[in-house]
Amino acid sequence: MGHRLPGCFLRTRRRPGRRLNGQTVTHTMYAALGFLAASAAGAWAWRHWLPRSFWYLVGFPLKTVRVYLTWRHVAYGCTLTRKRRVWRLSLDALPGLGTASVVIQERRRVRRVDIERAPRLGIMRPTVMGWRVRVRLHDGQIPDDYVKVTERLAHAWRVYAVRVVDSAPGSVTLLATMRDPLTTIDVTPETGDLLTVRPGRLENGRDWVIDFRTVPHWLNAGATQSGKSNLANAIIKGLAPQPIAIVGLDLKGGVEFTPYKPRLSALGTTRGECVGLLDDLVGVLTDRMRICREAGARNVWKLPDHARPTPIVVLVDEVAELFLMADKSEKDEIAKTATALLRIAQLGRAFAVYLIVCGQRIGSDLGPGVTALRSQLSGRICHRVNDPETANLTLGDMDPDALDAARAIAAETPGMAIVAGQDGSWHRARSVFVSEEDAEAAARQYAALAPAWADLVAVDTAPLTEAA
Ligand SMILES: Nc1ncnc2c1ncn2[C@@H]1O[C@H](COP(=O)(O)OP(=O)(O)OP(=O)(O)O)[C@@H](O)[C@H]1O
Repeated sequence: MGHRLPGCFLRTRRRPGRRLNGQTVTHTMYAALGFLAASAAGAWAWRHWLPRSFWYLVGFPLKTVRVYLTWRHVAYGCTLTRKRRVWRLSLDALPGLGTASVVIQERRRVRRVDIERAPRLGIMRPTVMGWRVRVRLHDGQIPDDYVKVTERLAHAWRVYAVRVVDSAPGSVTLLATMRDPLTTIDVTPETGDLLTVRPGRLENGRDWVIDFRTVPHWLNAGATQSGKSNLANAIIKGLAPQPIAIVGLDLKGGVEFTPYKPRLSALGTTRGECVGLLDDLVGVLTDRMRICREAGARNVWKLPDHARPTPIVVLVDEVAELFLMADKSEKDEIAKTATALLRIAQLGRAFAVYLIVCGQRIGSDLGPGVTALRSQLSGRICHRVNDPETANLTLGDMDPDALDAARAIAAETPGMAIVAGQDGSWHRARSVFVSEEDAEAAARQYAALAPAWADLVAVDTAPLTEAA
């Protein structure tokens, strides 16, 4: 008994202790679960309401770790590795399954072995939608090897898309995007610098910028309902507040551009009117040439501010109508139109006359004038097209991936386009939705900025006197 008492005592002492521990453990578990739930809810809320800071502070660091840790395997899976023979301390190769009597002898020694070496991955730099990273090419690799495996890389990295965006001798830059940034475009076109508009977004999350001083003439092609007019609305809205003249040539009988008339310096709605306006524009160019020649300037941007003529942006809708011939009597008029447009395209950059030519199809079947004009329009915008040939005609001899991307534009995404500048690079882009009412309101609001056509044509000789 004497022995049992202390035991009983001990048991009696231990029991409450265990209960206390059990309660503590339960409390701790509840606290931990509560903490985890609160953290998960907090992370969700952070990601939902402040996605940008969440991406930079949490998402991107986690992705970085994952990409670096898995790069060797990913590169191997994408056939980007190269075999190298290196010296390694290694075991003999183990024999395959054999009889029980086979004795496996492991001998460690330094020997030359083949290993798969992944290309060197540079520093990952975050972007709003993903990251950029430079990869050092192995000997014998070319950027095209990476272009071919972008889809595999996208799957391996669990991202929406990977693109080769840049290449330099010996390296390529990859851009990974986490999700399609073009699903919804909520920016409104801002008025930027003179002759610059931002009609939407590029796939890399940046603003889509149309800068006429860099790329003076644009071809805007696409099937019906693909978003050509919406882009024209966005451009008009962006240009309206700027000190420039806008001219409309609307071969759809004026239905597209008439609502914007208050901000237009001139509007042609029939072929006859358009030919007249194009003649005037060629006259304006000739005047500007003379002004520059007399001032010893190579272009209007070299003239002093007071002598610089007003820049003119000419919007042409349904350009094919300018070239379609109903009978032979129209031949001369069409030839005149083609020559005038071509002259504007050739000389416009230096003398601040810029073209945006819209149409469903601008093929060589419309005549040689169209082919020549198309080659002068260095900026290309290809919306959804009905036939691969139109994509070819619009994007020319660009990267075949650009053509594939243009053909893949879905009908449910109007405003989506492939945009190519003169440097050969291309982007997926989508214009912001600008209703006709919005563009019309902008046209009315800035109507006072529209120089009268007659003044514009006449004023071009005036700076000469002032400059002298
Ligand atoms: N970026 C966009 N976002 C959302 N909707 C758009 C966008 N662009 C165009 N749309 C819608 O798609 C439809 C067709 O657009 P739009 O009129 O610009 O096409 P289009 O190519 O000019 O067609 P058409 O040649 O028949 O005039 C319109 O209802 C327009 O509201």
